[in-house]
Amino acid sequence: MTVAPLTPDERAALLPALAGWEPAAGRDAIAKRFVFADFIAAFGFMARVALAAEKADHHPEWSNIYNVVDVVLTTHDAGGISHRDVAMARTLDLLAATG
Ligand SMILES: C[C@H](O)[C@H](O)[C@H]1CNC2=NC(N)=NC(=O)C2=N1
Repeated sequence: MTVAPLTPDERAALLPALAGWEPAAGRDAIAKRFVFADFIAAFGFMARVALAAEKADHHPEWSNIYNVVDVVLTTHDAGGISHRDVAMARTLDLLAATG
């Protein structure tokens, strides 16, 4: 499904409001490092995100080392950051906070 990338105005309004999310190096994407108490907390977060991602049909790129989960969000179908990434970033922040 084709999704529109964010306009410059939308970027300026939406992206700075995403706490801890930064531009990913070398590509049009946003990235955040989530740090948990231990592996099982990190993996629990990933399990909750997996369910939300499947429901939204929007999937993170991520890696996990013990208690750290590095996430990159972009929309391949848009060729860059879209509203779907902003929505998913908010969902991830919520799921990381609620445990
Ligand atoms: C075919 C499938 O629906 C698409 O590839 C969806 C699935 N998940 C996706 N996830 C992400 N992050 N970007 C996409 O463009 C995307 N597109």
